[in-house]
Amino acid sequence: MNRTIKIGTRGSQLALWQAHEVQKQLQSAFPDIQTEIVVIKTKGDIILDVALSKIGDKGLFTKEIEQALLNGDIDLAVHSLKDMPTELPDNLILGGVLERGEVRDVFLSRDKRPLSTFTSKDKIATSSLRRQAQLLHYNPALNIVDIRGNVNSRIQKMSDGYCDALIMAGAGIQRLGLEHLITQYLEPETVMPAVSQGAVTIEIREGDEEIYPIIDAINHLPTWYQVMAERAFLRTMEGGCQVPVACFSEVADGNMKMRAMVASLDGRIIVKDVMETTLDEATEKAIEMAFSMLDAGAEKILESIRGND
Ligand SMILES: NCc1[nH]cc(CCC(=O)O)c1CC(=O)O
Repeated sequence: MNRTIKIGTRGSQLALWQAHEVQKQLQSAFPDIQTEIVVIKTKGDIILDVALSKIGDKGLFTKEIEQALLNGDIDLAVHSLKDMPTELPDNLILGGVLERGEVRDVFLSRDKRPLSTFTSKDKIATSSLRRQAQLLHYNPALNIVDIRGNVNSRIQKMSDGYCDALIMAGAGIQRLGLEHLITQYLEPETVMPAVSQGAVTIEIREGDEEIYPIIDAINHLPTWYQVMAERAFLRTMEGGCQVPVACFSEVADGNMKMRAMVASLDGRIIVKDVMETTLDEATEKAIEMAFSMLDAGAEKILESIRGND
């Protein structure tokens, strides 16, 4: 290929880290290929004063980048897969994923006190209904406040006294080299992560025969099986990122174990399930699990949340 492949990304430090990681892997697999990073602003980067759950816009962090991909301004787009709606726009597909990073959420507290010592006097900041619901299930007395902004600005807000603790994705904290700020890793029994958390994906144009094989060559298959099954689960639940749906899957020896949960916003009701499957059947089994959870009460929870808007 004798042209430069343009890699589209948001401009946050985390997004740039992820785009550079894709660039690095492409360059080591195809030393002759030229690549260039193109930074694109999204609505999610511009509107910073409204709670994410209130904007309620799917693809808040992806739409403008996808437009550039469709226009041909870029050749591939790098995203946190967690932020991507389960239905992609026409003519775009996921070309591959990088090996998954840390899947768990982490707890960052100003004076390194663990979650177990927190009371109604402390403020825990998160904009995620999934995190809020599970924290309240763990301890109904906890005081949860909303927060927006990228990882660095949230940490700044905590230092400035806005809150006493933050819950964030461990992957983001590690990628920014901020591991020293982690007070504790939250196990999925306490706070189950979001679908596709910790996975970086590469979105491409459907039928792009030049780019597809290049991306396919760096696709990490065990991660691919995991995230495809997790996204099929989420699609069946019909939950975007702003409903309290969570999933945790582990792959070993060609098999997958998947745990999932749906919670009411106040954390009072939780529906959980677990399944084990071969990788080949993972997506089908994840969909079956979603239907069985919907029957077991998840449908009722999701309906009442949608009715609240
Ligand atoms: N919703 C924002 C977002 N999207 C991806 C990550 C971190 C990286 C990842 O989970 O892949 C984060 C920050 C966070 O949730 O703390």
